[in-house]
Amino acid sequence: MRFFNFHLMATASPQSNLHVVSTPYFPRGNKPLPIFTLRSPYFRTKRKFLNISSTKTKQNSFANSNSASVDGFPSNENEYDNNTNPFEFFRNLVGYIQPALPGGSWWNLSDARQAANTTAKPVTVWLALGRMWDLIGRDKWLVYVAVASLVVAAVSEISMPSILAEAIFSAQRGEAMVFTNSTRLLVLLCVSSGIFSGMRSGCFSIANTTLVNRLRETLYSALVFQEISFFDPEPVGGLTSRLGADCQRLSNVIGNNIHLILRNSLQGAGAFVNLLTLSWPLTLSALVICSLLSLVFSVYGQYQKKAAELTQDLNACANNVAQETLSMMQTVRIYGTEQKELGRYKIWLEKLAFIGIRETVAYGFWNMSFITLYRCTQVLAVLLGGMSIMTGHFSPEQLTKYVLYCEWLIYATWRVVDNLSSLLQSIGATEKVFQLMDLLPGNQFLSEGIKLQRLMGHVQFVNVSFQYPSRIMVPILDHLCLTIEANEVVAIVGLSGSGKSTFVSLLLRLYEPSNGQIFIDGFPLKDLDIRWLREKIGFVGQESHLFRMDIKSNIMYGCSRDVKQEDVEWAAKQAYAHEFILSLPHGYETLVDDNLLSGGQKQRIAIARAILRDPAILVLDEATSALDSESEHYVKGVINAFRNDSTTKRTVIVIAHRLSTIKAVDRIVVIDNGRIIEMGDHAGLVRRGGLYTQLVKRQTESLT
Ligand SMILES: Nc1ncnc2c1ncn2[C@@H]1O[C@H](COP(=O)(O)OP(=O)(O)OP(=O)(O)O)[C@@H](O)[C@H]1O
Repeated sequence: MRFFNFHLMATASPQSNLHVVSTPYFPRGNKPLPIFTLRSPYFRTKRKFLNISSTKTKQNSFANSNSASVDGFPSNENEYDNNTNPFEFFRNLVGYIQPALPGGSWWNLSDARQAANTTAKPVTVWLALGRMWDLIGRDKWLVYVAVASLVVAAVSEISMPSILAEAIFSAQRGEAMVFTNSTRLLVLLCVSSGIFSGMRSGCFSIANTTLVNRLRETLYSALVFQEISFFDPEPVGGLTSRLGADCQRLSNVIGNNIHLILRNSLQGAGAFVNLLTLSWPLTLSALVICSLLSLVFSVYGQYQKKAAELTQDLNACANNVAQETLSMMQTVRIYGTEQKELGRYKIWLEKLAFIGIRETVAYGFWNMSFITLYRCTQVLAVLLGGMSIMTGHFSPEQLTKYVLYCEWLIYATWRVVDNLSSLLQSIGATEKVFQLMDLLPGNQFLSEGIKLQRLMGHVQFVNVSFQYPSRIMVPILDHLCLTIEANEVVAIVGLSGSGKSTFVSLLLRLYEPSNGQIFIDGFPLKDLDIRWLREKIGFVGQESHLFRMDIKSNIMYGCSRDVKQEDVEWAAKQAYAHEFILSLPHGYETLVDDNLLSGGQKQRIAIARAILRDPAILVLDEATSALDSESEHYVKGVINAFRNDSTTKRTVIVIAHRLSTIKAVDRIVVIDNGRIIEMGDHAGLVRRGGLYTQLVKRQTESLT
């Protein structure tokens, strides 16, 4: 256990006694806290304590690594012998224990808070409950039925102790009539409490499942409609953790917490009324204990809430590391970084343990307070009740009822506060969930833009500048002006990082330009209906990804028009994917995912997907990079077909590093540092002797 590096030392001789000294491991800045059992004479204990602690302090480079002493204790043994004041020793001892006392630095969670980088605004219980109530929506009836059943079951249960005592004492007195009626009533109460408890649990569980589903659905729909820039700094693992663990945590709220709080509140109130009818001074004594319990809880509950919120955030961070590592397992294996990745994951696990230990110790304190107070009630009840019997103010039957109801009251108080604590934890866990759910969809989804009758494919960038929101100080495109005519085949080339893919991202409106305007067929891009426009653009990205579905569905992915098997096969033939698809075990029905096909095969499927849409604008962003030379040759054929065949003519924008692919295009645009520096056809640009010539030379040299 990292937080408590217990350091034990025992001397064998019976006279020497056992010294047990523990030096807990403390995070940055916190004082080490020695906890020890002392059975030896004062000085010997102190010396051993110091020796042991100082060694450990050095070993673990704790707070004061340069000294052989621990804060407040002299390092030199002579000093000990001179300093024989036991009060001084105890003062120092208290100084060590103090951090672990309520409010001490040991309980401070700010280290972990910093690591988790929590930004969510706190959510109050009422606000969270209100949101959940809204989410249950049309299924509120389930909650009504559950609450009604809960009331009947709780009243049945709380009536039983009184009738039970009545039955026992009527039997003792030989009152057969009263006894029969009481037992009949008991049977009735047993049946009704059983039936209604079942209904209560069932309805609350269904309401809970419904709530968690809606929560996930709402959160997911909030996420998928965010601008692409939202996802740049937001790690995927963190988001999936919000969708999974955080939403699941809420299942406690309705499924457990709320119903147990309601049920026990009712039972506690019932017990309280019954107690009042028996004796109000005795009831007051029970109430004092309940108030003490509530007081302890209010401190503990707040701490638990903070800890739960942090646990969720740290879980998200751990999840993020795991997701990253597992999705890049090949890279990890090739570079042999398994241990390093394990270390990265362990950092978060240790932070989770840091919180977990404090949560558990806090729970221990809370439980200790509860059990002590609970037992006190019983003792107090017997003591006060017994005295009342002796003075003739109370009958044994009343005392029995009193003891039973006292137990109910204190038990109900415990369940209420315990579930309230769990409720606070769940609410703490949902703060980030609610924050994400409140995100408005990206601007482009909020308004319906113009849908043209037909898209010609004329593209114009006017003075477009752009920086990525995550790197606002780095200009990527700089006052870029470019007009691409309808049906023109244009290639964009340039050095790596010059802004070619960014150009395409702006055309697809994945990001908005910081300056200037983009026009499509003469209409500002931001005035057009973006979904409609994207349907008219075929895009093949640098890395092609496949969804876990069959090949046919992958090719048809996102295609809004009605397509038949022949259309799918035609598109696959155009992309030279038909042959290899037929060689797969189930042809077009073969189930694939991102890992089952080669890079070139995935890219050919992506090209088929783009072609099937019959797009007015086809964008190939380095689509040939993962293709073999033969396929590349055929894809060049596809580009040429689009260029030359009047029936399939369309605007084609190719971003290619392999300059051989683009020799035959209408125009080549050379970009450098976000600016257009050259433009023309292959022969003209080569004659110019600029950057394009250099690029061609480099490629020719690398091939020879
Ligand atoms: N999402 C992003 N957030 C921040 N910066 C980015 C992002 N995507 C790209 N960049 C930066 O923008 C610059 C241009 O990138 P871009 O992908 O457009 O270049 P490119 O010319 O397509 O390069 P390559 O030929 O290597 O694909 C690079 O410096 C890159 O680091």
